Amino acid sequence: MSRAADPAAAGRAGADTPQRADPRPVLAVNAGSSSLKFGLYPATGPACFAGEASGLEPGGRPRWRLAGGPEQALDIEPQRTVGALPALGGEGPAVAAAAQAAGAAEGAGAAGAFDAALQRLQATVVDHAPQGLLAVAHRIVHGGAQGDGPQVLDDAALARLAALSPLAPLHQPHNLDGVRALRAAFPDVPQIGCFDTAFHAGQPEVERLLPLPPARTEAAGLRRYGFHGLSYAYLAGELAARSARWAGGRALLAHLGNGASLCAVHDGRSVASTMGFSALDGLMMGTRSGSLDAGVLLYLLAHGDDAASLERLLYRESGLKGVSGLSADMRVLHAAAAQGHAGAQRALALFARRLLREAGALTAVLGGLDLLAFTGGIGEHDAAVRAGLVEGLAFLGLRLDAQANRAATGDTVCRIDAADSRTEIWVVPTDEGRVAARQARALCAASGPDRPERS
Ligand SMILES: Nc1ncnc2c1ncn2[C@@H]1O[C@H](COP(=O)(O)OP(=O)(O)O)[C@@H](O)[C@H]1O
Ligand SMILES: CC(=O)OP(=O)(O)O
Ligand SMILES: [Mg+2]
Repeated sequence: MSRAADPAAAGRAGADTPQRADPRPVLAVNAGSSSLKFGLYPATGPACFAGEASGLEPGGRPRWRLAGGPEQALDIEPQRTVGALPALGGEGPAVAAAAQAAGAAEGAGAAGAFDAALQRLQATVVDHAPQGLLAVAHRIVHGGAQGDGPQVLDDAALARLAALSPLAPLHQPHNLDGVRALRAAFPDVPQIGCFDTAFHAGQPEVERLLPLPPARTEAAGLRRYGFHGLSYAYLAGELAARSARWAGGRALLAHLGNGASLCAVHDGRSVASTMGFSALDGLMMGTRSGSLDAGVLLYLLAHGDDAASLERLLYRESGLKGVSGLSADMRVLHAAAAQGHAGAQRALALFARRLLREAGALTAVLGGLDLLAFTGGIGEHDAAVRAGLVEGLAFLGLRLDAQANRAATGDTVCRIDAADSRTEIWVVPTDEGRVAARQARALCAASGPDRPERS
């Protein structure tokens, strides 16, 4: 078994699994190039603990923080490996040895700082879930054409997903390293992939097409997908529970974080998004360019760049960081712009302009707007970016409650539109891990008393 009973519904999942759920928690993991974000989710409600190991990149400063707690340095003990701790469920030394061997064989992600983070995570999970885990749910950015619902990550699935790495080079290789490492750390627990692309799987065909000859796109699998789907699925659930205008309504969801995208939602379903074939399209981001005239790429290729240098430029050296010449972090840019830093001012202006242009385009696709919602690190915290977009859309009748906007700091769901606004405006702190955990639990439940086979 490799799919949920209703994959599309799992992709849009808006509610936790109700009564008679397996009491064991699900560990949700989001492994990136430099961080390992995690949360332990009971059958209903938010994570009972969540946290992040960061600074795991080569030469980084490894750190560990549980939500609500202080940041600590993460000690690295080079001799210890993932399997050295007792595996959950008390399988003992044999499993530990197998895990150690698997970790060594699979190599990636099982050494140094990442290994230390896993050690710490494993010990924390043992403390918080003495009854063991139901599953480990992995946020995987790209699910490809088959990624329309959660899947057990066996060797075949990992091989298929690894082939998608060039489409999401900042994410996919690290997501899959995380799967291999967690599989070594918890060898008796099903590893389940939950895809950013799944929420968009039902978009109309016209949104999937690229304006290229079908002979070039179809065989090569060139099409648009859309990303940040776990985040959008979370917002869908929160807004459905709070807004009478969600059902049947036209909503623009803005996930503005390090990666940034917009999603047009009609009657709860994704109908268009700014990200497409890769997580490079659409809005300007922390270090990614977003949409770029293809003529620029042709010019650069003809004048000394190659695929590798363009990948570096477009994914890592552009966006807020590249334009400002200073930082990918909005907080740094606001502070610098206020001191007169021209690069920071230019980056903020371009970010806002790109956001407005794309918002206008998706609003046109929707034929109007009933609801606008912000999430992601910038969307949840940056009142100035939110105000800028709402001012730009004022011609549609959007009005902000300035005080509510300033007060919304990403701690809780807030409504920030003024009484005379024609459109509801919300700030919704996202929880991608909760959606991944929910999807993994649904997949386990759909497989009946027999859990999904281990990977
Ligand atoms: N208080 C804040 N004000 C403005 N921007 C913020 C604030 N906190 C975080 N951010 C922005 O959010 C970004 C990270 O977003 P996040 O969604 O956490 O990213 P990731 O994709 O790594 O999960 C930071 O780089 C920064 O630009
Ligand atoms: C898809 C994507 O851009 O993800 P993130 O925002 O986590 O970088
Ligand atoms: Mg993110």
